[in-house]
Amino acid sequence: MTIEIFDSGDDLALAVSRQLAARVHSVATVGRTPKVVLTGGSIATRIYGRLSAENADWSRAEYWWGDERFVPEGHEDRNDRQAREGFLDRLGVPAEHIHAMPAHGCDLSMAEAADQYATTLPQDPFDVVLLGVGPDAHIASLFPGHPQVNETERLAVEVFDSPKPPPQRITLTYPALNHTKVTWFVVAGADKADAVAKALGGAPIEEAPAAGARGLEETVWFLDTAAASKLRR
Ligand SMILES: O=C(O)[C@H](O)[C@@H](O)[C@H](O)[C@H](O)COP(=O)(O)O
Repeated sequence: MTIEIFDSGDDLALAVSRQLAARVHSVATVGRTPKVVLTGGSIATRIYGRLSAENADWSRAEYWWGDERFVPEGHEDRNDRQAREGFLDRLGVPAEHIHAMPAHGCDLSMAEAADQYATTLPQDPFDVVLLGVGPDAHIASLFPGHPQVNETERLAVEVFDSPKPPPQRITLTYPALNHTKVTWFVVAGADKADAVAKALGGAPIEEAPAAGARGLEETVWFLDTAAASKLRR
């Protein structure tokens, strides 16, 4: 597990964009299709905005989401709209490589939509899962104290009462999020400092316990100094 700390959210976003490009390129170079799980949230917007400046096989990769707001397709709250506008459309990623979660107005219930999305997930592990972190330490739409955190069978589930608006969401569960070779937490802002300290045990950075999923090639915490401010030095 690695912790990288940056002076600002912009520096963090630049670093993540460059490392994501390198990750996608390294996988494509060995003839595989890079499999990327994208996140929503504000730091993601800053990351996506920088990807078009990075040379990588973006259109060879396939993209899923860790969670999505169950609002109509194209709604400004949609995480897939954020990524399409940020880089997917601009870089000509083929539609069949973009695995957006079902939207409100589809002819499925939220539970059916979650189960349908689970069928789109690859058998092989993802190559990288990007995750923002909320002030309450939620990732994707897995909120502390909510039952979805404890799901061990279903790969995607419905959320009706997200504390973070909008309330209705679809989210991957830990079994799905952990099915990856690499997990990158991307966290900026002083409002995340408590969550980061809780996740990393508040231990001194060099002693922080291995956080996140087991059996990973790599878990990296990309933090700005504000989000890292409660980690003991
Ligand atoms: O759909 C969502 O809202 C996100 O997936 C969510 O998990 C987000 O990543 C965190 O809430 C951090 O968001 P910020 O980066 O905006 O703080």
